[in-house]
Amino acid sequence: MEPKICVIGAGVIGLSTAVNIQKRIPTARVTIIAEEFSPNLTSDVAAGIWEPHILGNTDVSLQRKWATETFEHYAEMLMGELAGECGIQLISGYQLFNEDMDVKVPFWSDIVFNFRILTADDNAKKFLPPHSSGWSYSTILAHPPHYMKWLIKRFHQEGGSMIKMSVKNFEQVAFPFDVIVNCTGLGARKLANDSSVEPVQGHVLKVKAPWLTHFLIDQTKAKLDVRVVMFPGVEIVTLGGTGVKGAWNTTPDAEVSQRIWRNCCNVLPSLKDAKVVREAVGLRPFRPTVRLEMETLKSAAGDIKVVHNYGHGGSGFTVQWGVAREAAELVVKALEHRSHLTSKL
Ligand SMILES: Cc1cc2nc3c(=O)[nH]c(=O)nc-3n(C[C@H](O)[C@H](O)[C@H](O)COP(=O)(O)OP(=O)(O)OC[C@H]3O[C@@H](n4cnc5c(N)ncnc54)[C@H](O)[C@@H]3O)c2cc1C
Repeated sequence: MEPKICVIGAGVIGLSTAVNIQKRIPTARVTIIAEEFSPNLTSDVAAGIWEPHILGNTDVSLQRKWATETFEHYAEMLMGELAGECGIQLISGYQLFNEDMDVKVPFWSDIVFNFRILTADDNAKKFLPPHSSGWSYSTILAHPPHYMKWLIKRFHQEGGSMIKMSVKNFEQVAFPFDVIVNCTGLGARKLANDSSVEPVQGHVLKVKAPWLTHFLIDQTKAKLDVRVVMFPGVEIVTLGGTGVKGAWNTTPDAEVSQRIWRNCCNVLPSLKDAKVVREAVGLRPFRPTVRLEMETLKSAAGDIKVVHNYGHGGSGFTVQWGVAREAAELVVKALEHRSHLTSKL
């Protein structure tokens, strides 16, 4: 019999997980259930740049594996004919620091293209005065509106279906599915009763500035929960931004927008001519460790197999393909476990 799998959540993690389950188990009938769909999600607010942040206490070798697999997936798409449709683009730029920052070569320096350390004698000081050091490299950006659309299209082409619904508990959707996959991001706080998932609020501006072709990450204000960032995507540049732990509000704040605007114009004055298309606030689903594991829940109707895949903080687009592949393997294991139990009966 064809396995029936339910994925809860339609952000980049849920969509990518659903597509990878279809790839790994071609006979599976996959349904996505979500309270909200693109373009109203945190995943739609993201810039979509591949740029790892340390994900709390999650094993760095695991993070490296997920991030590498995701980078390789993007790189393959970049060379293919769908790159334009999927919003995948190669992007070069700079990450800059000042002298009181303790800067170590990042664990991902050998994954991106042309990673190079800039020093005071090199470009960093000449490039932008208060900075003493920096990195230059080329990475890949998956522009969220295009990339999410492509994932949805691919999911439907492979026979997947979608239901709009808020899930109160796993029992509610357990029948008729063999395995449930929980990709609810911040929603896991309630659904999986997991108070360790917390929002890290991110406020950004989406502007039209087609003359901006390089990304810039200015880390010098990072201690104040503000980084000056500029990420040119497809036609739209994301300017940021904030990272406020524990803040739940998703309404843009005019004062914060002004501050982002001023900070970015200070670094790159030509931005004063950019047209603001959208002010947006998203809540990064932060968790001390990413939750990627299988759980068996007991219910009156029998065991419920749940594979959890949530808590990717500010790195969802950086690790999505790698974690989705691993979640698909966990679904295979959960199905084997089930068939083993059924064959025993
Ligand atoms: C300003 C900003 C910029 C960012 N930039 C980047 C970047 O450049 N690169 C990068 O790698 N990452 C970036 N991120 C992080 C990235 O956006 C997140 O890691 C990622 O979007 C998380 O995806 P998700 O699918 O887990 O969550 P979401 O996109 O929030 O999706 C969660 C899904 O679960 C559903 N759901 C929740 N609860 C329930 C329920 N009870 N019942 C049914 N459905 C439910 C929701 O409706 C939704 O469909 C950024 C984040 C922000 C805020």
